[in-house]
Amino acid sequence: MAPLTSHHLLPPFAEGIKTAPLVSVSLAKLESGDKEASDAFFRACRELGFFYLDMLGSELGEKIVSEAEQLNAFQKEFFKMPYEVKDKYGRPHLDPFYAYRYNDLDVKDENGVTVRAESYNLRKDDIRGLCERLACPPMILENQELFNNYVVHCRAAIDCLLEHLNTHLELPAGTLANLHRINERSGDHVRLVQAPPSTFNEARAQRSITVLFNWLGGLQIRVPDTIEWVYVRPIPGSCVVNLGDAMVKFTAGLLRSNIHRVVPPVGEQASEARNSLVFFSRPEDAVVLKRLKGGLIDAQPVEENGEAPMTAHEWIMAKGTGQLPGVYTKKGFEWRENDERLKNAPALLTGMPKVVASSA
Ligand SMILES: O=C(O)CCC(=O)C(=O)O
Ligand SMILES: [Fe+2]
Repeated sequence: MAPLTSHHLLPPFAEGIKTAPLVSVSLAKLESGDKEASDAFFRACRELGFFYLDMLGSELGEKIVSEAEQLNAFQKEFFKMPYEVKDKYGRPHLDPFYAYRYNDLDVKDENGVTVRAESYNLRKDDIRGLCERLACPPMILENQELFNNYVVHCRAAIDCLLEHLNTHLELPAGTLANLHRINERSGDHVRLVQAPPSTFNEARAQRSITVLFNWLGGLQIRVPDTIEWVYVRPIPGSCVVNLGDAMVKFTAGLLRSNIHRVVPPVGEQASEARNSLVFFSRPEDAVVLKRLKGGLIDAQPVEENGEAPMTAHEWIMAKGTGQLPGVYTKKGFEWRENDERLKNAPALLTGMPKVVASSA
């Protein structure tokens, strides 16, 4: 039988580098309500906010692994498209966040063209038909079923995690599930990522729970209470789950979101382009990011920081775009008419959402 994963086709993860001692939690065991697995999971969420979720032995988990492999093969083809084609679907003219994005690197290819680290954020609401669909490359539309299955399955696994968290936090039944309903508008999205061999840094963004598939090393987490960075070794058949800042806010700091970053893979892997596949789950757009009431959270100290609470949607745009170059209205995000970045945007495709183009 063909192996489910493709890690063995790539150079091996470097030996002799310091790796993060992430706990491995079995999805199959969580699904069956295994107490020991559930306790280990909750401990990992409190202590590190990072763990491996072993997908093998779970019907759902193995579907996710197989779809992640298919999406990885897909993204390698996707990023081969010429820059100017991908730019049509880029930010800022398409969307400030759910679009093709890139950073120019200090490297030129054989034709003297500056090489990019690239990503593409595809929102769950587009995939699920919950909003008017943003223009996107035909290749993505042709793989609609795969993207939809991936979203549905990742969400099912995340719902299982939320259920266990809800129980451990002693919250009223369904509290966390009700903040993350798949068919309500939210910032959930699939992110395709590709970095050529080079120096690459990914800033941390805001979320509830992230399901991450890696094929090469390069992901690092910071050891709590130190300044030391350690590598996360990709494990075939497991994804890396990490809790986001929204869970920290909801639980008044009871759960942990750990700082992480991406650096170029080392050793034999250093000469490879690095792809990763991330599913970001976020609270529904309308959810206000503040501490929840009930259970263990009520025993957490109260901290007044004077910040006005934001909704999940406001938060995404503020964080995801760096500096918010527009305003939020009832209609959603609107650009400031004189935003400099609109000047150089490629011609708008028909069918794209209307943005206010700069006339200056
Ligand atoms: O590429 C990775 O391994 C991690 C990506 C990540 O953390 C992110 O996109 O936020
Ligand atoms: Fe991240």
